[in-house]
Amino acid sequence: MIELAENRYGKSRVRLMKVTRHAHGQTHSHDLREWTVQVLLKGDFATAHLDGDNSKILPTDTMKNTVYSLARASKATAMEDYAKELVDFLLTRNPQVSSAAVRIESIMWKRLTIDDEPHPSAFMRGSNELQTTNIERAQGGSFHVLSGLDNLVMLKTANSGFEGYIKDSLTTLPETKDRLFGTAVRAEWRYTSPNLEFDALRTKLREAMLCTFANHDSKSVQQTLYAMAESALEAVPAIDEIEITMPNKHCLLVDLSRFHQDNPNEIFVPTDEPHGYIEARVRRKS
Ligand SMILES: O=c1[nH]c(=O)c2[nH]c(=O)[nH]c2[nH]1
Repeated sequence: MIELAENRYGKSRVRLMKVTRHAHGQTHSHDLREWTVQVLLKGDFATAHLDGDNSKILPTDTMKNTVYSLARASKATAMEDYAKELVDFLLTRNPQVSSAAVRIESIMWKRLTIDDEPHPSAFMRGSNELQTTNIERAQGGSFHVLSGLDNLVMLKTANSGFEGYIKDSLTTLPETKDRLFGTAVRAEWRYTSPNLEFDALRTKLREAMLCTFANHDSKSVQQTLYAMAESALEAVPAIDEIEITMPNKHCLLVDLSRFHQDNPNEIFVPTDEPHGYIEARVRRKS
C-alpha cells in the first residue's frame, strides 16, 4: 500500500523590484528594493496528486501575479510586513489551503554618494549579502516569523587562534595563536511577536553580530559563533532563538622558506574547499 505522506506547492524565485517615489516640491527621492519571493501552500491537494483533479489547485502562475499585484497595493516597507499581507491574502481567498508560507530574500542595494551627497535616484549593489524572512500562518492560526541573513562575508586578521584540540596519529594542523578568520555568516532568528519594527530590529541585531565578530578574542569559530548569537539575543529581546552557520574559510599560510624568505603571517592562500562547517542554535532558557 502506498499513500501520499506530505505535499506542498507554490512559486519560487519570483523576482520583484519596487521603486518608491517620494516627491518633495521640485526635488524627488526614490527608494529601491529587490526581492526574490517564494510562496508555498499546504492543504487539501490530495485529489490533484491521486486523481489528476485540479479543481482545488490555485495555479502557481496566479501566485506569481499575486506577488506583483500585492506589492503594488502594499504600503509595507519591511519585507516581513509585506509577506504577512501576502499570506493573509492567499489564506482568505483559498479555503482549500491549510497554511501558507512566504520566503523573501532581499538583495542589498545602496544609495550612491556623489560629491559627498546621497544621490536621490542612483544605487549600487552593496554586496552579495541577502536579508531573508520566512513567514508562515495556518488558517485561523497566528504568524510565525523567522528572519535572517545569508552570505555575510567577513574576515578578521587579529584576535583569532586555534589551540588545545585533540592530537592523534592523523593530526597535521599546527596550533596557532594568530590566524586569519574568514567566514560567510548565515543566520536565522525567531521573533516572539508578528507585530514589530522589523527593519529597526534587523539593523540592531546585525550590528550586534558584526561588533562581536570584530572585537571577540576568538579561541575557535565555535566560541565566536556562540558569542555572536549571545549578543544578538541580548540586543533584541523580541527574539527567543537564533541559528547561525559559519563556514571556516581557511586562509593557508604560504611556506616561503623555499625562497629563503620569512612569512610573519602576511602571505596566505585563501581557499574555499574544503572548509570547516560550524553551526549552532542558541536560545533563551525558558
Ligand atoms: O575554529 C576552529 N574550529 C574547529 O573545529 C577547527 N578545526 C580545524 O581544523 N580548524 C578549526 N578551527
